[in-house]
Amino acid sequence: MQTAVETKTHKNFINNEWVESETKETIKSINPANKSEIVGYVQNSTKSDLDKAVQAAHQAKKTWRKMGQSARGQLLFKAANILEENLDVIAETMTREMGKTLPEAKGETARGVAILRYYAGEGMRKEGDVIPSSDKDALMLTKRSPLGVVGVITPWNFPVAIPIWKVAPALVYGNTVVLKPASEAAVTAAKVVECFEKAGFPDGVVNFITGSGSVIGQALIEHPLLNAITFTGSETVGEGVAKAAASKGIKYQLEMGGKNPVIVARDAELDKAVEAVISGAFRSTGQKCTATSRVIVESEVYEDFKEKLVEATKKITVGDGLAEGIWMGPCASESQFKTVQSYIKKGKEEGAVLILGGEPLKGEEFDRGFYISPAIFDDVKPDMAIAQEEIFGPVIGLIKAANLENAIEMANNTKYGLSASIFTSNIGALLEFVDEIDAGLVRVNAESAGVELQAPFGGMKASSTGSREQGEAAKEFFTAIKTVFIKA
Ligand SMILES: NC(=O)C1=CN([C@@H]2O[C@H](COP(=O)(O)OP(=O)(O)OC[C@H]3O[C@@H](n4cnc5c(N)ncnc54)[C@H](OP(=O)(O)O)[C@@H]3O)[C@@H](O)[C@H]2O)C=CC1
Ligand SMILES: O=C(O)CCC(=O)C(=O)O
Repeated sequence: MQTAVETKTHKNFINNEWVESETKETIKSINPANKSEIVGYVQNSTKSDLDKAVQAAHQAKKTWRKMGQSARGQLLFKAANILEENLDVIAETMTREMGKTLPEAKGETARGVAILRYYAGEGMRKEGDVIPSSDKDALMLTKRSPLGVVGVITPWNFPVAIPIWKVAPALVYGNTVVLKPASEAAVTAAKVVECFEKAGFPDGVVNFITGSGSVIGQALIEHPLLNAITFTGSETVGEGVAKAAASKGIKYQLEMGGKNPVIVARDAELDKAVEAVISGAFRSTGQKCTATSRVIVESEVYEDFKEKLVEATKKITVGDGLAEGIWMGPCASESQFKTVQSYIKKGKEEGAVLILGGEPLKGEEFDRGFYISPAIFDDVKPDMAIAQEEIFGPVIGLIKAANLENAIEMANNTKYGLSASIFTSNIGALLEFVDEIDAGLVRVNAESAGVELQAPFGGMKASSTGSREQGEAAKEFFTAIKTVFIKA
């Protein structure tokens, strides 16, 4: 099963140098599949370390902007190639650090390579538009300008893809960055930053600092030299990010939770719907903001669908994500493990019926990790906590709907609006769904998770702040438009 990955202490990367925190203290990162195994150490940094990182990014921003979009893109191509060369080691580190299975980790790392290449290509695309002026002798155009120093705060559930889909567009459009990754997955993030280092970015353009969110993350969002902040994580922290950014008048972007529904209509192909619900709900142990957590089924097919779903879920193999044949890994941390168990308890107390799973797994291999079996609740009512709150674990709530209208109404009845999906063969039903659903990602006959790097990504309501990430949409956040009017 093991292992090309060396256990070492990773430093902060500030002004193109790997440096220790002034505390000389480190934080250990453990394997959720085997909590006695240490994956690596990262720096337990201070506000003063953070200040050096932001100062470095601030000093670098003019030269980086002046280098030009095309040359910046070339450096991203180099970083992509280096990440690709290191794909196996980085993917294995990810599996060991946050538990997702190795095939998923490899897929995510390959996605990181593709994202880098996509934004590298932006280096050769347009920076603005020419707009006709009402003055026939004038030239009027828009020009995109970078924002300056961008703070990037990322979660542990996609430790390669999310940092890259924020950092790559920030860089190509001319910003410098300070990346503060989630502590749970900071070793993996450090290995991604090593690829940027090897690509040869100028001093101070890419900075990386680890430490507790409440100290380093907080100091980053409050730093006076910060020009913008992009964040993915919990709503509670997101709210603080928004307040700090608004009080300084800087641009901010938040991607937070989801409570993503799948509607199974009476005319759905049930086998396809079952396959998609399982993949959407249980891959990555349900720890995706796009994960399926509510399955709203029209009453005519409810019992058939439930039976098929339970039978298919029983086949899921749970274990160490590095082992052959394992389909679902452990929860990423003890705290996630406990949260999932607390929701299982809450669901039962609320009167939902746990018809499968939801048990911590027992036995020698399982006792050393944070393993739980995939859970299905029957008879879930739309107002229960398990139908309203983001669990971020392998838990499905089945909800019965009288008809499509009732299903869409229940699907919309949460504060979130990230992703939503319908299984139907009726074109009228799918068109109604596309129009009426409150979600940033609308999926038909496909699972709720599944993000394509070239398309806009983000949600409605409490899931995001309205801006979109990835694809061309990233340009809107990471640049400011100057309208230029030129007259001879
Ligand atoms: N939308 C999504 O993809 C995600 C949603 N979540 C949701 O959030 C829940 C909790 O997960 P958790 O990891 O604790 O998420 P957090 O929101 O706490 O963490 C996300 C990032 O924010 C940092 N952070 C923490 N506190 C602060 C702060 N005061 N100021 C600035 N940055 C801060 C974290 O650092 P550090 O790791 O050092 O604390 C991490 O880098 C999950 O159960 C899930 O429901 C979580 C992750 C991703
Ligand atoms: O589903 C995906 O690929 C991305 C999901 C995501 O952004 C997240 O869970 O934070």
